[in-house]
Amino acid sequence: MAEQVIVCKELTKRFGDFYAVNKISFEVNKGEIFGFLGANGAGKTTAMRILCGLSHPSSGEAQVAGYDVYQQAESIKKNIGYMSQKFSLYENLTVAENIEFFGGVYRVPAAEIRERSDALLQKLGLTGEAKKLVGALPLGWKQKLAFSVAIFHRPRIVFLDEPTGGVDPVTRRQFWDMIYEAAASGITVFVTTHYMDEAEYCDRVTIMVDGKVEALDAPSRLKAQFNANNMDDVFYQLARGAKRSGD
Ligand SMILES: Nc1ncnc2c1ncn2[C@@H]1O[C@H](COP(=O)(O)OP(=O)(O)OP(=O)(O)O)[C@@H](O)[C@H]1O
Repeated sequence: MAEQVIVCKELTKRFGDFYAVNKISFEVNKGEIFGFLGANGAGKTTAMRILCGLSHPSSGEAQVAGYDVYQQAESIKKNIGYMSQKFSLYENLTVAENIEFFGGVYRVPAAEIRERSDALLQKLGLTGEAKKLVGALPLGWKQKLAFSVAIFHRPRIVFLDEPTGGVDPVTRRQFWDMIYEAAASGITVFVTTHYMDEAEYCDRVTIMVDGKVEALDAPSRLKAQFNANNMDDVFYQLARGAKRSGD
């Protein structure tokens, strides 16, 4: 049986009497690319924050990388990487300084940071840009660099919160090549996205509606189940009944 690196059972987060996340249950396997979809306000960010050890659930269970979200949040943080569209790199530090900073935060030894950052810069084709401020890079490059930095310490799981927002389909596709490579090396990828072409690239996809998991399966099986041509159609069938609207 595949090793399960995320397990949640009836995980719930309540704000007053509002259930932002309502009894969600699923397991994610090692090396899997797990898509986490839902309309605005469905509860994705709230659930992801719990799984990253940043917020306590109101009830239910969750283990991430074998650690309990209630008791072992610090161990979870050491074993994951995180990248979001809103925050990932320091724009006023150079490319090299960002790698050094985040490597240091994740306790990668200094000699290893130096050695691996050269290799990374080469791989990304950014060797000539190492001393440039990140703020001066095109968005697609920032995202690729942010992803590389999020997995620099070789975490067991990387959480990506809308990592490719705002870039063209070709750049998104290149970004996904990096995701595949990470997954092939054994890093589990947990990713939220609003792009349905990206949903097709995931091994399995969860669709959340109003705090609940309404569907969870491989994209091909979801399409068959909903008699749909594409994930856009599956998503629309599920999300059109949502009571929560976008913010
Ligand atoms: N601290 C909080 N207090 C009260 N309500 C909250 C809090 N955080 C989130 N919510 C509410 O919980 C619901 C789920 O929000 P969440 O941000 O998890 O959704 P999301 O699926 O990530 O949406 P988006 O795609 O817009 O990021 C929303 O209705 C939001 O207003």
